[in-house]
Amino acid sequence: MHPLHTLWPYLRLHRRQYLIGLVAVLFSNMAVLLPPYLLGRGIDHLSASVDRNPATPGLSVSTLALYALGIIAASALSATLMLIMRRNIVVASRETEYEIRRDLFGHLSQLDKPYFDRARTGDLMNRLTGDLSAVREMLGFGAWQIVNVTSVFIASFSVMFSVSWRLTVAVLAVFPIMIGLLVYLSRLIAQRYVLVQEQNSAISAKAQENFSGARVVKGYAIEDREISAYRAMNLELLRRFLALARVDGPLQAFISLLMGIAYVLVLAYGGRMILGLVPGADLSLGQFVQYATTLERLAWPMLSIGYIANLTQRGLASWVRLQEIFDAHPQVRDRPGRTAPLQGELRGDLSFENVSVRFGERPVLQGITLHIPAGMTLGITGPTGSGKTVLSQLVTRLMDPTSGAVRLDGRDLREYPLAQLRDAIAVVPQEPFLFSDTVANNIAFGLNGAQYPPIPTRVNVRDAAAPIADDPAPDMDRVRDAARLAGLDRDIEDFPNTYNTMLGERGVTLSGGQRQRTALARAIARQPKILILDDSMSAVDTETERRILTGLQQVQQGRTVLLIGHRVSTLRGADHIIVLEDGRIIEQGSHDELLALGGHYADLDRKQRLAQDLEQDLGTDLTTTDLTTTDPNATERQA
Ligand SMILES: Nc1ncnc2c1ncn2[C@@H]1O[C@H](COP(=O)(O)OP(=O)(O)OP(=O)(O)O)[C@@H](O)[C@H]1O
Repeated sequence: MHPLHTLWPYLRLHRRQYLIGLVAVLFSNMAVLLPPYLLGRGIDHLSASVDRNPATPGLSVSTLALYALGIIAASALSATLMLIMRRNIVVASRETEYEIRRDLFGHLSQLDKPYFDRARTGDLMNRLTGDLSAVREMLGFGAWQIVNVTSVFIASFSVMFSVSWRLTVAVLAVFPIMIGLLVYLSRLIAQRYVLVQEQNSAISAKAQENFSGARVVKGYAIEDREISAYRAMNLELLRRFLALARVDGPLQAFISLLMGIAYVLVLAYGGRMILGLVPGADLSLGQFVQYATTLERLAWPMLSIGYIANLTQRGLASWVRLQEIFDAHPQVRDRPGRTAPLQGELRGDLSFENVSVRFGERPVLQGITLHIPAGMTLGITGPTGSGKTVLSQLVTRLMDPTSGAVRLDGRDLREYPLAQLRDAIAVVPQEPFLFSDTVANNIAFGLNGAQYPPIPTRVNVRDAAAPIADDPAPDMDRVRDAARLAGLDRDIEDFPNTYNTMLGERGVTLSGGQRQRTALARAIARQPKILILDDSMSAVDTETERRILTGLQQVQQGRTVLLIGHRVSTLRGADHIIVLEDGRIIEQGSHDELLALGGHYADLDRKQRLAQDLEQDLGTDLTTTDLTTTDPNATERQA
């Protein structure tokens, strides 16, 4: 399918603007042919006056003024039409860019975890910026120029033919060479441009990962290696750019040369006609000037052919790259037609029925059967990689089980609209992400989602409802309450602007524990039916953990909580605890039952007690060490 086919729905939204603009270009190009004609007529009159040729009436001053006025009027008309074109086509292309960007972001936001696991942020950024600009240039300047050049060609050649067909046939002799070259080079340009854009994406991704992972790069003192790798990629980008320049440069130069040859032909052949040396072909001086001036009008469009070909090829190649995003679909999605929330308030009763998950051939969860009644706090532990996070991700439907079913209040999760399901759940992920915003807004991040109506895609910017410009101020009582329950309130009071302190890139940097607690407060503020804490207290000391757990006891009322952790101190208050190993539940029961069982959990408890004793002796916190496993995170936390 041609790429323009998929672009059409966007162009259609502005068909009136594009049409007016393109018609304006057509008429402007006709108007532009009038001045050479009037000039030629004037010159013929002038030469008749000079020669006193009785066949042509002499030129009066008033006729001369009339020609002058005509030239001014035609130029003014052409300029006005060009302005109309700009106001329509340039505006339409900018609006189309807005609409595509809006829809791309909307579509990307709908894509699921597997997509983002595969995609590279730098590449996506490059597509949303560089590729989108290339598409806009094709739709704006490109579309205008295609019509401009075509109409200038048709109009100019018609005039040139009517003035002297012999001269025009001679001039046209150079064209087949030019068209052949154009087709050949355009193909090369398109291929090389795609290579440039791919490298652009790779280099953006490299830079983005280095900035995001600056701590790791510095921590391992591998700046030089990264600089060297970046240099190599940068050099490759340069190489690809130069390869592109090698094919788009000669086109311009060659067309210039052909124009020069055309002028020589006009001068040599046309001059002979004026002198009467070509039998049966007369040309007056005025006609010669009209012809040469019209040909001159062709020079710029001819020169821009290469540029337009380049622009169009780049635009189409970029659109194909954007279309790849539109073509990606989430694996986890609503059942067709199932978007209205199911009736009845959710209670939070979860059950796993013989649930298994595989990634390719690798089983990650195997035959999990488990009932978590509403309001229960379930502790989940087990060695690293045992499937704890995957288990929790099934609840939010970040992925679906390969076999078996997860039920909420007796209904398969897949029956709920995703929005309703996720609205009832809040997750504190293992690696919390904070936005460059105030502490208060970071905590209130999960609130107010419902007031934003979904924007229909592929609608004209003028027809779509205006976006809500300002976020309403966060409900500060709720924010403070959540911060207190997450054990973050005292830290916030110490920040320079308390709750209005900016975080992240534009503000203060939080410690690992503060980040975790901010994410925890964000989840608590949402007051969800199901709360999932994925190793959310791994970066806090035991004293802070105790404060958080006390706060959580208040939060837990009436909620189902999945509490993933490596520390017995985190898990001991849970109503029920499961121990996972290689994707299977190997032990389950209450804290006391599991201790009495004397298995993995009891072993974990014994080792952590030992660590606690050591800690007291050494004065350091070793309780985060998961001694039963080779948890690399634990070592990192220690570091
Ligand atoms: N998207 C994915 N694609 C392929 N494999 C995955 C994916 N997500 C997780 N896994 C694999 O599934 C297994 C379980 O991962 P999971 O994150 O659930 O472990 P975990 O028990 O939470 O570990 P930790 O205690 O280190 O957080 C791991 O071996 C992991 O490599």
